[in-house]
Amino acid sequence: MTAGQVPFGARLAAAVAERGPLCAGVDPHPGLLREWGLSADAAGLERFALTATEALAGEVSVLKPQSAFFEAYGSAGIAVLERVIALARDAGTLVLLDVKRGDIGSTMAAYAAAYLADGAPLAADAITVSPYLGFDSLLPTMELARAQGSGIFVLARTSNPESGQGQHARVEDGRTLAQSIVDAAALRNATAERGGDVGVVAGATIGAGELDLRALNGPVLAPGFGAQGATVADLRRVFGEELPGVLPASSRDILRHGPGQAALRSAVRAVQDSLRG
Ligand SMILES: O=c1ccn([C@@H]2O[C@H](COP(=O)(O)O)[C@@H](O)[C@H]2O)c(=O)[nH]1
Repeated sequence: MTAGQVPFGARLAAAVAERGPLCAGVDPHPGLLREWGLSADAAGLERFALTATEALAGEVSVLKPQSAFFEAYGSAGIAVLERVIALARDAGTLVLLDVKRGDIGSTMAAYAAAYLADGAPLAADAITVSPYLGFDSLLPTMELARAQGSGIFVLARTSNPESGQGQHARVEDGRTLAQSIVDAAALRNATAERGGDVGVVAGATIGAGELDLRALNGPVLAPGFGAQGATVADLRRVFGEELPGVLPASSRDILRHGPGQAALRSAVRAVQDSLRG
């Protein structure tokens, strides 16, 4: 880590202490653009994404733009994503860019340079990555993240109904593949003081007790909360005593309240209140 850089775990802990654990998603679905009265093109994307970011950054600890919806508009979409990232970070909100990259190690180094290197146009505070080319293929990304005080969130047990097809498979010692990913992340975090920089993704929709997260010493991103059906009760059921380290993530269920920024803020505050309860 270069001088003066604070580890991601500490930055996240400070942000959550100030604003709570909710991670709000910026997912400019074409259908949502239309519901907001916008055209499903690059101009509509720009209006949607900047309106949502202005409303939500400053309210939540973590903002999660979904890269796919920006990439769909080519270079114009990427230019909007750059602005979203800059706007959110200027408002003191951590940006977790949901790109789910996973490739051989040398290519992962290039993805890390694209999404985490200081000064890169798309540099975020953290990204989502896929370990399914082998957890160690993520080493270059993990090394750059640690050097820069950034984080990564590794897909372990995703929220989609099909996720058990591969993630429930057993590795040689009998653990599920998903659990083996959690344990590999825990090893990377073992020496971190205030929570490590390697988080995992575990859907709020999964079964209670499916994952043992006790040794993780890192954050858990829990999508599936809201539009995919998971509730606050599900968060308690699935994560139990590990809930304090969990970032419930919700996108459509908040964004559907737009385009008014006051309505978006009220929606976020209502979710934050429900999480406090
Ligand atoms: O397991 C996962 C991993 C990532 N996601 C992403 O989170 C949001 C969820 O959006 P909602 O509108 O709240 O359903 C979306 O960007 C997914 O790509 C996930 O859902 N599950």
